[in-house]
Amino acid sequence: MSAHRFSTHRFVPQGPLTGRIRVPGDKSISHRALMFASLAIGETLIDGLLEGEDVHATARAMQQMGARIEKDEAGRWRVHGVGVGGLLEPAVPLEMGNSGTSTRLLMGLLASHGFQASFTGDASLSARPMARVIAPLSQMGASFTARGGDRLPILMEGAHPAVPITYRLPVASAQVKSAVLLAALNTPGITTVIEPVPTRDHTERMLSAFGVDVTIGEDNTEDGDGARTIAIHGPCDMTPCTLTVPGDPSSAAFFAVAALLVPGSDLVIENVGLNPTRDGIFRVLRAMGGSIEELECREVGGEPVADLRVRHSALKGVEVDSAIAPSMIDEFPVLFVAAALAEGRTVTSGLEELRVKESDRLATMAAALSAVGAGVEERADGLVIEGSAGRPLAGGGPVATRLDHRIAMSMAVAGLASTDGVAIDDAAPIATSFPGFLKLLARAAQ
Ligand SMILES: O=C(O)C1=C[C@@H](OP(=O)(O)O)[C@@H](O)[C@H](O)C1
Ligand SMILES: C=C(OP(=O)(O)O)C(=O)O
Repeated sequence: MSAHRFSTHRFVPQGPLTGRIRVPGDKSISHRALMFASLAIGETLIDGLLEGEDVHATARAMQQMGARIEKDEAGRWRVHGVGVGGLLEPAVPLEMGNSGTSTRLLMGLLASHGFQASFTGDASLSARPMARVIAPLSQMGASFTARGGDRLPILMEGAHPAVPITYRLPVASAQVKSAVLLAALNTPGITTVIEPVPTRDHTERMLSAFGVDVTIGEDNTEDGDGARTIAIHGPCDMTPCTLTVPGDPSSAAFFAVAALLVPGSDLVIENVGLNPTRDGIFRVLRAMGGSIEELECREVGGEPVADLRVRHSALKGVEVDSAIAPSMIDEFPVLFVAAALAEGRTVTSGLEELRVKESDRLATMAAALSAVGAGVEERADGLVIEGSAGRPLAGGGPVATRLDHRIAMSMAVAGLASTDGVAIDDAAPIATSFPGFLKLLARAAQ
């Protein structure tokens, strides 16, 4: 693990956000595109891949295990895969950086390979729980040695052949669902995941594009409560394809909130992925009175996409139904910023999962927003925020971002809506999901 270099940054009020911008490719889809292409025999072409640090961690890992991954002159990524079951044992530890998705999905993928792999990460990732994937993957036959029982560094011994299982998700997590489904690809027999609460479905959609038969159904057994079931009959063959990655709604959310908050803004964010398992933030912002129009709705790479026209709006506080949380799980930090400027009270609940992201996002946002003058109460499972009815926050800082890109970008947006500006202690983590954020913000808000 190399020493992290802190880079402080101050975000000051700027003019309205106007014109047309594009945010980089979707992070979740980019990870999966590289992993799946590495399992198909032949060449897969990927357009619009996110070139953030988290995705680079996935790319490096796949290269260490035998995939050929190159960028061509037209800016597309060309991946030559090795076939399901064809990955090579990594000779050195897989360095996962800050990326929970890389770690958990790769633990799943490698759990059904008969070799050892070890996983390391930065201080943030090394504090995150891995028991949620260790549990099902152990049932499939893999074994683990982990610091403190379930933290990185982790040494995994895969199982070949692994044992197919039926696994009901105890937490709403697309990473856990995907880990089991990826293990299933090289496991003989039928592996089934039961998902009581829908989470992002990019794995299911993209596996189909690579020729895998993914059976989606309903659990109608006695105690099945009609939950969604996803089944894969392994071992599978995967065929290469051509993919286009849509813009990341999680990245677009920062610009959408900035445009809603800064008077005079009228911004079009082009090419935003609007998969219904990901678009919760836009639904909640609209319920708060935000003007967010979907233009040119279309499909890109098997995912719904539109251009979003966002105009400055007077926002009102709302009670956020916890059922919507999985479809906007990474967007709560920036929603809290919108709530801090809305009129009235915003209440959120059912958000325990936010405590185990890159940072404890409830504690980190409560501290950061309070430090810049917002009215915030932290509860065990959410924040309650008294909005300022459009009055700019006082500002201040530097606030602690705790190696968490979403906190850094959320507090950047808070800076635009403050009197004195907001300083953050570290802008470096922004590059994990949104390289170019600072430049794009400067361009959009002139
Ligand atoms: O599957 C994925 O790509 C992701 C799933 C979510 O995590 P959980 O599965 O832990 O909810 C999300 O927070 C993360 O940014 C990306
Ligand atoms: C939680 C996130 O990512 P990951 O789990 O991949 O680190 C995120 O991007 O907000």
